[in-house]
Amino acid sequence: MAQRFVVIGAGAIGCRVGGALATAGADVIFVARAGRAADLAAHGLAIAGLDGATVPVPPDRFRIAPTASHAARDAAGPILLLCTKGGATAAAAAEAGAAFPPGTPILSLQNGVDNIGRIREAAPHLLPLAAMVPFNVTLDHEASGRIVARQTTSGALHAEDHAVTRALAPLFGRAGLPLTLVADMAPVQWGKLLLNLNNPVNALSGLPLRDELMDRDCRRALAALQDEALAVMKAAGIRPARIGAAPPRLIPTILRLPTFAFSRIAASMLTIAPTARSSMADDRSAGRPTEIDDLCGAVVRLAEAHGLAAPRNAAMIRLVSRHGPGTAMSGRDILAAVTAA
Ligand SMILES: NC(=O)C1=CN([C@@H]2O[C@H](COP(=O)(O)OP(=O)(O)OC[C@H]3O[C@@H](n4cnc5c(N)ncnc54)[C@H](OP(=O)(O)O)[C@@H]3O)[C@@H](O)[C@H]2O)C=CC1
Ligand SMILES: CC(C)(CO)C(=O)C(=O)O
Repeated sequence: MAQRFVVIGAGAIGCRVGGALATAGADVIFVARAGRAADLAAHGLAIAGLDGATVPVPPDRFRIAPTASHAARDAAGPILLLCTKGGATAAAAAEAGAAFPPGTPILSLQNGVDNIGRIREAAPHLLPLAAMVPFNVTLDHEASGRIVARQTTSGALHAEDHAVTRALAPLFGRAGLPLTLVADMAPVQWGKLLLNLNNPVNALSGLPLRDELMDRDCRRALAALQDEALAVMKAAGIRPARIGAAPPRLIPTILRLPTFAFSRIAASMLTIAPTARSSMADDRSAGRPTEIDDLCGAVVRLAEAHGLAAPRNAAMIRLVSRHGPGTAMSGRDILAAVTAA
């Protein structure tokens, strides 16, 4: 019998991962709100990889449910994939907890370091498992109404090593999303968070990721946030894992290089589709709540827990809250605001 998945949150990550699993033969139910549900039902979706090839996932390859409790009526013994933004975790987990039996695994494919704790609190009888998505996904809407979940950067999915994820690994491999299983996800999540400190810089700049990373002042602002986060992690005894090509402690130095040197040394960081933006840029331009508290907020809280301060990350939180959608800041202004703190 096909492995069942209930994808909670049919956004960029939910569609990319759920769509890939459906094409690999899994039984996938998307829990999707009205507008997204209607688009998926009418047109299906498509997933696109780094090679640009687009794989259609027609509507008869998956099911759609308006809520987790509707999905629970249709799906015995599923794995839940939590693909909402961090601010929606508690509500989504509570809904899933009320709908699915004790011990149902719920794999968090979210950024930040707080989602497993939120799931435990909201749904104590589910089995939360941490995962990490290293790559960027954008959602494009074709003129036909079909949604394309486009992976624009590379990297392997990571997940907590557990009997459940071990059993899933071959299916994820067949879906083109090989799972790297690790005993301790905390260093992986903190390593990813270091990279995600670029999300607010990217969102405020109004630029696509590649253009933003080609702006030395934007890179310096990111390096300043990372230096502070690395110092706080060191004080807390956290050794962030290497996620991309460079070890975490070298990244700020590489970011500060002049652009001609950076673009040679960090070529892999710049291998991004030209229009790709961070997930926070999407939220900011749509006027939705951002994950700033999950990212810079986590650094500030970790600092406070160890009797330290993280003024640059705190300044970034204020900056994001003050600058609404439709406003863009230059790299120079972002750098000045972050380093003045
Ligand atoms: N996009 C990316 O490139 C990457 C994202 N991530 C992380 O993955 C997570 C998901 O991000 P992303 O896919 O970009 O987010 P999106 O905003 O694209 O998708 C989230 C979806 O969840 C839906 N949702 C919210 N609450 C519920 C609920 N209770 N039940 C069902 N659906 C719900 C939202 O619907 P609505 O809009 O109606 O609220 C939205 O469609 C985040 O933590 C992000 O940081 C990690 C790596 C890369
Ligand atoms: C992949 C990355 C770092 C940048 O897109 C991301 O996690 C995000 O956009 O949230």
